[in-house]
Amino acid sequence: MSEPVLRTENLAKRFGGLTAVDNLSIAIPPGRIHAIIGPNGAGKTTFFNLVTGMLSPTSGRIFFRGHDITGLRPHAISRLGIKRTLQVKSVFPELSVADNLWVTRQARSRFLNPFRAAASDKETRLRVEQTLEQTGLSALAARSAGTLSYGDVAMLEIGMAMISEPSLLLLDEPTCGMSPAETSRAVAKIRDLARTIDIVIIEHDMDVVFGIADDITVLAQGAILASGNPAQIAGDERVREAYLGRPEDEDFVEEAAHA
Ligand SMILES: Nc1ncnc2c1ncn2[C@@H]1O[C@H](COP(=O)(O)OP(=O)(O)OP(=O)(O)O)[C@@H](O)[C@H]1O
Repeated sequence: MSEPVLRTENLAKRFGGLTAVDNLSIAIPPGRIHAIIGPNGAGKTTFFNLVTGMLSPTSGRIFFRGHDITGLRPHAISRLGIKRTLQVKSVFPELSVADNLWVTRQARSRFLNPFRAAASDKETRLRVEQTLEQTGLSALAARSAGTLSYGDVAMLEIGMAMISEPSLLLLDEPTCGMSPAETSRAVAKIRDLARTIDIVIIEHDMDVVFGIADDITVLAQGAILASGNPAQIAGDERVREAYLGRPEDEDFVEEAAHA
């Protein structure tokens, strides 16, 4: 079996008396889109925060392609090739789409080697162009980010995570707030990206989850409730129960029926 892209061993995070992530042992294989779903408060975002070093675990270990990354600082984890998007969008609204990508890329090169900044301009330009294409934003390159639609801002966020060529991309509810048309465009783009990069996605929209994921892990109260392919998850009684009776998640039952 190939090395998991991400693996945790008894990972736990407690906030005072609250256990947000509860002895989680998960192995995410490479080359697939892995969705993490679960009711509100299940620990999904906390899991991303632990993987990216934004939070330190209370106990347990995290491995990225076999390397123990537990306790590394966020910038060190980012340099190893793990990037994420946040639920709260963080583009620079006054800058153009291309310049948002440019400064994100340049910030990284300058950080890596301040003396190479000028020499890297050409390479940056190329990478910005590639990322505009990958995210479907080429036609909007000159537009101020502050004037974009919500869906385009979300794609720009993905582009800003992609521009430094990570090998693992963590997407936190990428289609949240998008129109149905924007959502299907984003889903197609994320599928394209997954050909060259490993993707783990937290998503509430079950239409997206069942349409995009190769594998799904369901979290509840910080622990794994179920894991499997979309058909297995759709047919899992415990998962249905976890979602039933939650009006905001009614679409799970509906979408699962079509999976
Ligand atoms: N910094 C923090 N301090 C205290 N409690 C926190 C903190 N971050 C998260 N929690 C709590 O940990 C639990 C898990 O939260 P988390 O945001 O990881 O869930 P989630 O599955 O991402 O939820 P949602 O789907 O609503 O985003 C929740 O009860 C939350 O209130």
